[in-house]
Amino acid sequence: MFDKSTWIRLPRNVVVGHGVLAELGDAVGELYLSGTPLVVTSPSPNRIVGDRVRDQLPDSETVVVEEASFDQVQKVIDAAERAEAGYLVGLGGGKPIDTAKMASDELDVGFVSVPTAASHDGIVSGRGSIPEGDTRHSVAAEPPLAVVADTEVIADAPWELTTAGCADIISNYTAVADWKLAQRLKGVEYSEYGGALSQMTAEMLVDNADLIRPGLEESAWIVVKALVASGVAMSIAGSSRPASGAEHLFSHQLDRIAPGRALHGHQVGVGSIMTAYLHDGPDGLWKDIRDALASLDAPTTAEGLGVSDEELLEALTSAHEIRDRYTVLGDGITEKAARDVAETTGVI
Ligand SMILES: NC(=O)C1=CN([C@@H]2O[C@H](COP(=O)(O)OP(=O)(O)OC[C@H]3O[C@@H](n4cnc5c(N)ncnc54)[C@H](OP(=O)(O)O)[C@@H]3O)[C@@H](O)[C@H]2O)C=CC1
Ligand SMILES: O=C(CO)COP(=O)(O)O
Ligand SMILES: [Zn+2]
Repeated sequence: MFDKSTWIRLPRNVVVGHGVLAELGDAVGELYLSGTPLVVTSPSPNRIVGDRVRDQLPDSETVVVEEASFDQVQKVIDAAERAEAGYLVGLGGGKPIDTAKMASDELDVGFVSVPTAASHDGIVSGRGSIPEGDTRHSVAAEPPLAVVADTEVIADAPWELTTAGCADIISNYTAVADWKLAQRLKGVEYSEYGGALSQMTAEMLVDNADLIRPGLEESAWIVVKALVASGVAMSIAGSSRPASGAEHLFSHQLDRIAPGRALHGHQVGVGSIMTAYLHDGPDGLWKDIRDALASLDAPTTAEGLGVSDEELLEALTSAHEIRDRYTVLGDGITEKAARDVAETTGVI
């Protein structure tokens, strides 16, 4: 058996644009998959585009997931076994897509991603995340065989989901800075290609932040392309390092301390403001990150995330405990240092 952990695994067909949902049948047909397609979706995407998807996937079956949990992953596995599913189609935001991704990994069948919201880079990546239990960060999973992202549908999704996707990409700045730091201080393997690609997606988003506006389909297009590139960077690296540093540790810890208050992307965006400051000090990139987030209407403060100052400081001072990933937080920062950075950057 080969050691596939060293392989670069990428989607084969990535179809992004206006009305491309109509091309789903072709994009899947080209993959030579066989067996019953099982559509894994959640209530809103099912209502909005479920029938259009099913029309193109003859004899498909559907399972609706209510939340991202291991129970729901098992529900999908059971439905797939009953239907003798040949492959899974994740239709919706991160909840149904990651549930389908985790179930397809377990079942060892292919998986196709049809995002209806551009809320984070998990919609295209080979990383699976179910925010339950002890492991809040993503784990290795198979990337989708194809991604079909209809910008007409995504542009109609609630605007905050798009701004969360933007913030998840902007946070790549600090993720790459943490990755380089870990290479210098801990000898962590760094990929120049993975790092450069990830950094470029963040730069493009910050440079284009003024063009990203609600109701503009071009905005959805810019964000989805960036999410695809970020997913590719993670595949090149063979880890989430290009897109996940201390700002993600902070967000994962916030998910434990104050679950369900804010979207993943919004949390990592605020984390990124603070960890950029920790990297570069007062004259560094943190203001550019904050201003880009503010111009998108993404949160830049604890209040904007719906968390108290104390909850935010607790997450920042304990974030290093989340996983074995060296970042600018080292083996932890003091409460005073956390308060200083949060106050200086205006986060609290
Ligand atoms: N792999 C990774 O790296 C990561 C994965 N994740 C995963 O993603 C999940 C969160 O993703 P997120 O996208 O925020 O969650 P959801 O899939 O729950 O989507 C967020 C909300 O948007 C709604 N929605 C989706 N598309 C549309 C649309 N086109 N129009 C109107 N409403 C829409 C959903 O409605 P409804 O619920 O009614 O269907 C839901 O209420 C986490 O639980 C985790 O599993 C998170 C971070 C990273
Ligand atoms: O969200 C991610 C990248 O944007 C995945 O990162 P984690 O591995 O920290 O969950
Ligand atoms: Zn993320």
